[in-house]
Amino acid sequence: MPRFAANLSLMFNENAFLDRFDAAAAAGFTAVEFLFPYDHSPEDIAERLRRNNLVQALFNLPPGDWAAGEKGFAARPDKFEELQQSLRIALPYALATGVKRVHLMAGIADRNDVAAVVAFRRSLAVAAHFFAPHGIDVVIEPLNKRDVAGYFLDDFEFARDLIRELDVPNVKLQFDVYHCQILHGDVAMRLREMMPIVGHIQIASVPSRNEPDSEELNYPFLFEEFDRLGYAGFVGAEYRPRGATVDGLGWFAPYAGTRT
Ligand SMILES: O=C(O)[C@@H](O)C(=O)CO
Ligand SMILES: [Mg+2]
Repeated sequence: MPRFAANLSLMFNENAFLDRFDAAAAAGFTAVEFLFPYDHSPEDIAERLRRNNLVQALFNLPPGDWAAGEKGFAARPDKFEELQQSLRIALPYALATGVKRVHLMAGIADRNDVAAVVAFRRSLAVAAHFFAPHGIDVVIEPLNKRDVAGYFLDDFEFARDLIRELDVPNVKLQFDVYHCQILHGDVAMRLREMMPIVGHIQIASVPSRNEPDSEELNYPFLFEEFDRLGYAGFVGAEYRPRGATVDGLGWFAPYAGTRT
């Protein structure tokens, strides 16, 4: 049975950020993820996890100036120092929360630019080396071009080939089903093929990015497929609720309270 993590950047926005941990636990989630914890102290976040008996499934490394459109630095040869600094900023959060995977964002760069490809490969290797002693995986996530125009990593096969080529055990793929369907389709076949390198899965309806209960994809089939493929990681519910978060949790009812 899939283990779902509530994405607290998108869900439970009726509450202040720290209160979303309590709301997710009250709704039956046993794990959470979010984009960025950096406006709060590691201790405050760890305390919310502890008091709600929640597992931290994932968070992203600092992306730079998000409000100004920055989406990370990994493929930016001109930003290697910021990249290294971002690893140091994230580490205390990783240690305090006990997270086992962090998302390294590629940034806005041209995938046809050899310097960007070289920078991305180097950043990924450096980040993996940095987190390996702590037992933490580094995951990379292709994003669709409609939501994030100009994002370097916009192709699942490119990501797969790079991960295979690097061949570093703690580098994995963040398989966001929503992005995969928009970019390529053929989600189940891609999952089957890429499962050995998948370190995290995320879900949402396509095309609206709402609850995973309608529209283009058949999620009950995909949830069973995750099990058939032996996926033992977390599935991040990374969607924008259509209304109040708790009113849209019908899809989650059979899984509430699941820990293993
Ligand atoms: O899919 C997404 O948008 C996120 O998982 C993310 O990390 C980048 O915005
Ligand atoms: Mg995602």
